[in-house]
Amino acid sequence: YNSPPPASEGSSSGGPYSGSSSSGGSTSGGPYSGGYSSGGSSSGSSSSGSASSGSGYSVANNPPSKADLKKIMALLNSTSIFRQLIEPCSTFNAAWIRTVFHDCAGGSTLDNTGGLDGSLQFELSRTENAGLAPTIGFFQSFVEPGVSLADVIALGGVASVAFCGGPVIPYHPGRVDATTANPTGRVPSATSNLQFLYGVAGRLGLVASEQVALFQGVHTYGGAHSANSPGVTSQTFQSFDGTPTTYDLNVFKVIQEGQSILGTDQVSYADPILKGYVDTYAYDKNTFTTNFMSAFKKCINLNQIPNLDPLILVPPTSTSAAFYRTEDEAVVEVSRRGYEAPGTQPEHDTPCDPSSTQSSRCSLEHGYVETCSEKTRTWTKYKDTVLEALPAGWECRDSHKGHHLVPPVAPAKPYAKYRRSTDEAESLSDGEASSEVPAARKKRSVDEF
Ligand code: HEM
Repeated sequence: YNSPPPASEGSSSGGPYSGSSSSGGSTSGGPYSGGYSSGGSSSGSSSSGSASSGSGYSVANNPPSKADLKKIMALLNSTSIFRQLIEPCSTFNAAWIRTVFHDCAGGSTLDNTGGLDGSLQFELSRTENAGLAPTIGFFQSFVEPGVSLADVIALGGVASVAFCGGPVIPYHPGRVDATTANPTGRVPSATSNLQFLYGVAGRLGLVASEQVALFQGVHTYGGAHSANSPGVTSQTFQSFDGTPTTYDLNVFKVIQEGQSILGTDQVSYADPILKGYVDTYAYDKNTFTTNFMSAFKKCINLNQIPNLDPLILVPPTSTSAAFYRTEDEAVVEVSRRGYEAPGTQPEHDTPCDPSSTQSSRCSLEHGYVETCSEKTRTWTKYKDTVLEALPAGWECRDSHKGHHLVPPVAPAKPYAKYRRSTDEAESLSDGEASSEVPAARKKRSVDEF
């Protein structure tokens, strides 16, 4: 298990972390005044927006504005250094995934303190956080109004997992940064005993199956560095298994063989309950992945649920672009963001910007459109007489320039698959969304906001 890739997670001078942020500098839009649902289909339907964790995301206290979402999305652009560092999978991915845990592990569901809240920036001098300062420094360069450090850390983790062959973990932006450090004594070390590990899992809200999937399974990535963990390894870098940039089950086999370099793996494997999960995951990737995803989600969302936006940012695959979707799998164009407020008008996305290139937009009420009033700087609704005069089936669609009318979908013809149907975006499953959507369509969803 000793293959030694470069140990560095960013040299202090001249390394990739010296690059600057590629995200745009637009100003943050204000938070919406009211709650809204995550419905985002371009036909104007809405959905509940509740998260699969069972905790509702439908009302966010601090929802990112459309501009904020675009800034977060920009981190995953192929030209962004943020993405270039973690795709293809490298030692950066492991460092970023570790960073997620060292921020969230300071939190507790028991007293609702801490969580993935960026507090790690105030905790870098703690022994357990050795080696994390360059990563946090790099992440801080992306923080701007509307983009919290916590959101950047969480995105770094989720994207790193995805780009290293792991699952796509639902990522909701909107985290609020802490202004002080989380309590001390909450992050486990390689020599923590079983009782402490169960305690950490309890604070994070993990059950035993999730505890093993996260505390043991995540070490499918990366390894230990003598500079950070002299008590664990004397080598510059020693991977936890033979495949430190691959999402696989080897780490469980290492534990079964008693070869893990982490004492916590040994004590966990001596516990009959935790042992059972190690033995299961060692051959059952689906069960491991299910529990890994739910545990990782608990970590990145810990004590942030009310702040999280209902929309899920889906990392890109290969050369495709990132996109947003809702819990019910509908692909969302962020250009319509703020347009899905429950009820009718007018709290969504106000005030509007009269100088924007988007001169008009469709109304939630069929047959109506809206323009941005120069005087009040709000959207004003009026009946669309053109739409009214057209035969049934015509729809109003938004673009970055304004609304336009789309004829009824033609019956299937040989070339039909190349045309954009009126509801093409609404019916994608997770797998389809990540791998089978034509590149042109995905690109469009990004270009149009
Ligand atoms: C019982 C709980 C855990 C213990 C005792 C533990 C301990 C450690 C130690 C000692 C290292 C070596 C760090 C270094 O020398 O650079 C490490 C690396 C790592 N840890 Fe953990 N960890 C735990 C849980 C987690 C969790 C929950 C995550 C992620 C959600 C995580 C992600 C990682 C990753 C990806 C690395 C590799 C870092 C790299 O290669 O740069 N760990 N862990």
